Amino acid sequence: MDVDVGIVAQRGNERAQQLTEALLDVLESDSVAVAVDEETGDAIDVVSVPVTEMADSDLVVSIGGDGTLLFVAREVGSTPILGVNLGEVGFLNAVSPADAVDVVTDLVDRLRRGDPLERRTLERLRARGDGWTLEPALNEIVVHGPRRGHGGGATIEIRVDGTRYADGHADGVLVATPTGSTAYNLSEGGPLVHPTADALVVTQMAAEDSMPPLVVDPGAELELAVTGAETAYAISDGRNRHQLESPATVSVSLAADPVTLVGPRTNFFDGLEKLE
Ligand SMILES: NC(=O)c1ccc[n+]([C@@H]2O[C@H](COP(=O)([O-])OP(=O)(O)OC[C@H]3O[C@@H](n4cnc5c(N)ncnc54)[C@H](O)[C@@H]3O)[C@@H](O)[C@H]2O)c1
Ligand SMILES: Nc1ncnc2c1ncn2[C@@H]1O[C@H](COP(=O)(O)OP(=O)(O)OP(=O)(O)O)[C@@H](O)[C@H]1O
Repeated sequence: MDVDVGIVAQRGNERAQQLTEALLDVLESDSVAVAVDEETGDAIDVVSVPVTEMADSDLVVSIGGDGTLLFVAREVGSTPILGVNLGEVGFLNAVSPADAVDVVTDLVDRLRRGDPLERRTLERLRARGDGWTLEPALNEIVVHGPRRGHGGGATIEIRVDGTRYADGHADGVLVATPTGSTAYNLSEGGPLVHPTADALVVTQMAAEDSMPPLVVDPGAELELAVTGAETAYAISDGRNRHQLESPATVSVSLAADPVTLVGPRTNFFDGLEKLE
């Protein structure tokens, strides 16, 4: 079958741009249709497309750090993504730049032959309120007061399937997926979730009278009810935010469209060493 590949390289990163050129050379000489993101296309002077249009590709290669992969996932939804690590942490990106050409050509050969790719499905979270919805989060949904730190939090009641778990003043509360358990959740004292476990984590951020982080079933209906703050925010993966007028209730549940990763897996326990 014909194979379409999208490549997104971290903005302004010359190594990512050079790797894009190397992939373009190999793939185009093998008659593979390749689309490059607009920022990278301008930098290396090739034709480009908006990243959203790569949602129709068979494979999207994300070259950069975790932030770049989160960005690609936001734009292409459930389209298969391969993460190549050029970031400082790169927890979500399993492939080293040196292996990228081999791994991509192997995946393209399999797609051509119609062989199924091994896919890993990463659940996402959807936050919604009265008349608004955030983009799905691969890491976490955060609800926090006007700012972090002294004088900045809010009173946030946490409800699980309609029943109150915790209530009180905190900088904020976050709901993390297993993927996001190693990110903001970990800095706020939440537990690591092994990638094969089906669970969500609810963690208070600097609460005055704290309750332990709570692990819930992924099917749980979570509500974060905000009072006692002039303004507050609901934020998806640190980038997509909605301003709340207190009192406000944010509902968090699994999104319908998970992210699909392909290619080699990262070793979760080895990856933890990068976080220190
Ligand atoms: N105090 C904190 O730990 C803190 C604060 C703000 C945001 N964040 C995280 O940053 C994410 C947004 O990423 P960004 O790159 O756009 O912003 P960013 O550049 O500020 O990234 C923050 C750091 O989080 C790391 N990271 C992101 N996702 C990860 C994951 N699943 N596991 C391990 N490390 C991960 C990144 O590599 C980077 O080092 C948010 O979803 C949130 O989890 C963390
Ligand atoms: N090709 C691109 N086109 C448009 N925006 C991009 C592109 N690459 C990166 N970005 C923007 O930059 C953000 C992520 O890059 P960021 O500088 O945070 O680096 P990173 O991938 O997390 O790597 P590092 O680990 O080195 O910080 C994305 O959320 C997105 O907004």
